[in-house]
Amino acid sequence: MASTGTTWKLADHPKLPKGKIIAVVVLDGWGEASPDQYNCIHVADTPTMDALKNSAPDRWRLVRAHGTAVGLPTEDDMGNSEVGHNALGAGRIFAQGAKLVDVALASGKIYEDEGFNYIKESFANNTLHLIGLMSDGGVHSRLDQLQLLLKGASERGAKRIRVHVLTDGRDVVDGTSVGFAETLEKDLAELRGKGIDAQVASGGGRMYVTMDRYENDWEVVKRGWDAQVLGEAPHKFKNAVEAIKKLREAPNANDQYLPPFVIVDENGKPVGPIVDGDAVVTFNFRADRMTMLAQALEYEKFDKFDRVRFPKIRYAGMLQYDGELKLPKHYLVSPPLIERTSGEYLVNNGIRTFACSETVKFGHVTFFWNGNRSGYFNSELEEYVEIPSDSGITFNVQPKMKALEIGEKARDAILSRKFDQVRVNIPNGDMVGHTGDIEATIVACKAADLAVKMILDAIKEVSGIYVVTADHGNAEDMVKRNKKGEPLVDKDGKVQIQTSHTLQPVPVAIGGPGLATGVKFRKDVPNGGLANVAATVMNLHGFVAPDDYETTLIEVVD
Ligand SMILES: O=C(O)[C@H](O)COP(=O)(O)O
Ligand SMILES: [Mn+2]
Ligand SMILES: [Mn+2]
Repeated sequence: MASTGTTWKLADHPKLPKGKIIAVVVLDGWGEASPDQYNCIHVADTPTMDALKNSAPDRWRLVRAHGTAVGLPTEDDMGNSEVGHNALGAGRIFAQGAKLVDVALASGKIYEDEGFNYIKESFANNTLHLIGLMSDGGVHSRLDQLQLLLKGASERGAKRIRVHVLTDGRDVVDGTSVGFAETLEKDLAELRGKGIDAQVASGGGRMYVTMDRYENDWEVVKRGWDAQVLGEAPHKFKNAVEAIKKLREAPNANDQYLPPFVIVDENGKPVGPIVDGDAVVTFNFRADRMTMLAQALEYEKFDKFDRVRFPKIRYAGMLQYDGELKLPKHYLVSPPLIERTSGEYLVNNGIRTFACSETVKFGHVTFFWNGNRSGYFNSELEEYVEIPSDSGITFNVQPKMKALEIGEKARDAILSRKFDQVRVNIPNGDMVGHTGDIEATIVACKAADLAVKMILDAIKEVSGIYVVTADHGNAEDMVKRNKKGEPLVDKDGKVQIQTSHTLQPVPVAIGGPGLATGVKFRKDVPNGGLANVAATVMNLHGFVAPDDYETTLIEVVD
């Protein structure tokens, strides 16, 4: 792989010892914001995290977790798990998918590269299908990128285009999918005006249709397959706007969980099943929620569900989603090459590593942490444990999720003394925060805090060190706000719930009996971000980070 030729040996830290057991805890979706009733972390009973903040001012600080600090195009881009864990694990800031696609579209290079030329072969006689998240959240995809791709493909010979939309409501406010569909339908109508046969062909809510991750529930992908490929779904409509409006009328309906639908013609026939000879692009740039569909579209041998029909297509991802598996083989934009991650360095320096989360976040502390790479660097020194997540429910129903099980696994790994680093992701603040259910998110934050306590207690027993941080905000702010920071209300006077991540900074806390007395946070890295954490952790393991890593957050005063 890309890392060959690297000198893996890390220099010894001049002042910090080796041999301490270090817990690295990532609270997913746990930012810092002003205390009010919509800050679930503030409202929840979180004595452990409160103590970290209040009892050791030199060992608690905030770092940036959004925008350019994590390789996103602008400071208006909220953080997310992919870019957050990439930065935490890699110790450097890489231009991320969102940015790379922007650049490739702006320069036109996207149309010159292998991926586009590969799918283009189908344009003359077949259909181009575009499948992905219809949103301007910028986490998995962006509508403006889809619009540019539609324009670019049609200008370069695509005569028949079908878009398979997934509605969001998770990275953007619930209900906004109607507006996105209106924009898209208008663009498609314009293309039709130019003689291009362009339509939406199917759709469904992202969490119920297609965008599962880490193989938590293949049924989700199957529902999408049936609509997108087979043209079969329980609901049939004439266009996407009508579909989404109608389906949202059902009690408790929301964008994230809309049922699958297909668009049919005047004879009731689906307008866009995927058939032999067609080209397909999955236009999400982010990997975790696209790899399952990518497997279904690409793998000849496949046993996750009955595909019924496996069309011979030309398939390309917006990016290659898994560099190790080379999945998919064809892609429009090269993914960021994130090599020489801290995990790989530390393992090569003998650090025995344990990583754990539940299914819905498992790849975050493994795949994303290791630079979008699946598998072990050295299976003798590493153990990754996945605790099965609940499936088929929304997480406000079980807001404690598997936090305690993760805490127990981490505790046992720490107490076993078999590992030098025990790394976990505790999902609750994020996964429950995304439901927009404030009561449940408060319960979630308390559960996460309890899991942290279990881990810190174990660290105490082995005289170890802890680093507690987060990947981006979510649970600390559950409402949309105006520029003055006041909650926005809708036309019925109800506060506008925010299901998405935030732009808030996140905490980093260090401590534990194994932490040398003179260690404290430096004052000269005021703009530190998540990427500064890797060098910090390397120092605590007794090593100096490589020169090109973002600087450490700590100093050792005598
Ligand atoms: O995929 C998701 O669940 C959201 O779009 C982003 O959440 P995450 O970045 O915390 O996974
Ligand atoms: Mn996250
Ligand atoms: Mn999230």
